[in-house]
Amino acid sequence: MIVAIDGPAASGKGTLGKRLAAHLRLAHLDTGLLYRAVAHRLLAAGGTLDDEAVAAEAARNLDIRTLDPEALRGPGMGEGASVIAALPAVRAALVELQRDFANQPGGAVLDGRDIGTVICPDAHVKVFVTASAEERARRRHGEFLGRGESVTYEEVLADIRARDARDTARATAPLRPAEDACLLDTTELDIEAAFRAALAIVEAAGQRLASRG
Ligand SMILES: Nc1ncnc2c1ncn2[C@@H]1O[C@H](COP(=O)(O)OP(=O)(O)OP(=O)(O)O)[C@@H](O)[C@H]1O
Ligand SMILES: Nc1ccn([C@@H]2O[C@H](COP(=O)(O)O)[C@@H](O)[C@H]2O)c(=O)n1
Repeated sequence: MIVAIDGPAASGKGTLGKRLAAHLRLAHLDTGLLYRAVAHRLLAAGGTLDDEAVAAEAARNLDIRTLDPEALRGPGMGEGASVIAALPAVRAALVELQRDFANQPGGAVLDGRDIGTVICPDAHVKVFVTASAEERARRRHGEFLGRGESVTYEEVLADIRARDARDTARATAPLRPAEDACLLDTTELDIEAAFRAALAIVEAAGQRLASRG
């Protein structure tokens, strides 16, 4: 089974993706890490984020086995990732890698912005996770404080709003729910309740699949 989870920054996609994958015994890919890794590589080499050919080359050379979530999840890298994610050549360079991951035997859970619309349009189940920008900022700010990062709630909210705007407005693979996605608003749900709601969506899709034979 292929499970596609999309949604805006800090909506809880990764948390749900990881838990669903563990529950269903499927592999999980947080595709945001791919874009973060490209931005990180360019900046670490002293480069800029606006050279599409150089960024696409960095994307082609990514090895998902070497992604380091701890290093890539700090404040700042999300913004850089969303800048290079708007470059069509970068997105094109990452399509095959993501589809290969999704099509592994048994299936997989992938979370990102365009999984249900572009990467896996035939996914067996698609969930579009949302929450208010203020609630997402509250959660992400708490996460950063827990990691010892020095950043204000206002800065986190501004980053989330800027990324939402860029990710939704870009011409290539903009953030939007697939037509056949189930919407899951977690603003009022804690992690456990959100997981149970997402699992119910996945199980209903599994039953539909089974009844079709
Ligand atoms: N329903 C929830 N209630 C409270 N906190 C949550 C909920 N879901 C996720 N969180 C917390 O919110 C933060 C963001 O969640 P997560 O990293 O899963 O979001 P994301 O959508 O994958 O983010 P990104 O877009 O940056 O990859 C984490 O600290 C996570 O523990
Ligand atoms: N499928 C995806 C995944 C991510 N992006 C871009 O990367 C940025 C960082 O992603 P996080 O999920 O780690 O927050 C995000 O803001 C997007 O611009 C993407 O375009 N497609």
